[in-house]
Amino acid sequence: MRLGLIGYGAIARTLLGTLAAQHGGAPAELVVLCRPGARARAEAVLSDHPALQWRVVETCDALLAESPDLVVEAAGHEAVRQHGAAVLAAGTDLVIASIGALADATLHADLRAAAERSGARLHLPAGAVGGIDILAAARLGGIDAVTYTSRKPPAAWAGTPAEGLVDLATLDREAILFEGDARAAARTYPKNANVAATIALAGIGFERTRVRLVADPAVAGNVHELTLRAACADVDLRVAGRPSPDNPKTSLSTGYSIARAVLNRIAAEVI
Ligand SMILES: NC(=O)C1=CN([C@@H]2O[C@H](COP(=O)(O)OP(=O)(O)OC[C@H]3O[C@@H](n4cnc5c(N)ncnc54)[C@H](OP(=O)(O)O)[C@@H]3O)[C@@H](O)[C@H]2O)C=CC1
Ligand SMILES: O=C([O-])CC(=O)C(=O)O
Repeated sequence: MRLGLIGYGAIARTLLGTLAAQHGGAPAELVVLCRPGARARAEAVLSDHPALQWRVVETCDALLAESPDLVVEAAGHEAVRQHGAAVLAAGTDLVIASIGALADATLHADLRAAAERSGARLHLPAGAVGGIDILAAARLGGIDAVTYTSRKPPAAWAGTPAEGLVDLATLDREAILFEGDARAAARTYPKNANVAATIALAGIGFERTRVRLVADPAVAGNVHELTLRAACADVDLRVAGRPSPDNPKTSLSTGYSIARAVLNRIAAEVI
């Protein structure tokens, strides 16, 4: 398998480490797309993994010229906007981490149309949260309500609109930064509320999914709480994710979720 990878940050590092640790069953080759001019930064990250056979490209055309079997986006909403439709239009399956980008209904429709035309598939992995399997299954039998609360330490909200709401440096009790629907959450907090979009798409959609985003100095990691009220089951799920060592906004499990999506493409048995 030849894997295309967009981005080389926290999620990509976990993915690369996981692939490098496989004995067989990992993609044989890796082509990494960085932003123009960022080649040296990308190569510095990739050089930590001499077990992998990789090369770096700076344009999406160059990535697609390598005929990857699968492309993973782990770069941000803008990267989905820039490259998503081209990858799918080329007939290449795409796994995206930045699922919140699909809160832009036009972009979402464009990606779906590109996939439908070429026969490629857009894969939306669970990412940092759990419970997506029962949520998506429950949708088939009818869902009454879905709520999602994301609770992260104040530092995880640095560089977001939260800075205009509270003083993150001195916060000594929880502060609700956002309450509303999943579309507004994903658009307002593109680096912190991708899970809100994933839950919306698996369940009852962006408008009906209620979201709360909380800065909480009492939590050590990124806590995801999902409640589902459905005809087939009620679910109350709490995931206490450890933050990635490379990015406190990102739960460490996200990279493993992406790695699972990649490895499942190769495995004879899929779980
Ligand atoms: N689904 C989920 O559960 C989660 C999803 N996410 C999503 O994943 C994204 C990545 O997360 P994370 O790895 O922690 O972020 P990082 O900031 O650690 O890394 C982002 C990487 O992408 C690169 N990059 C940014 N824009 C582009 C671009 N247009 N083309 C190519 N490379 C680009 C950056 O490199 P440089 O800046 O040097 O160009 C950097 O290497 C987040 O922005 C978020 O949207 C995050 C957490 C959970
Ligand atoms: O990794 C996390 O904890 C979740 C996250 O940032 C997101 O949903 O964008």
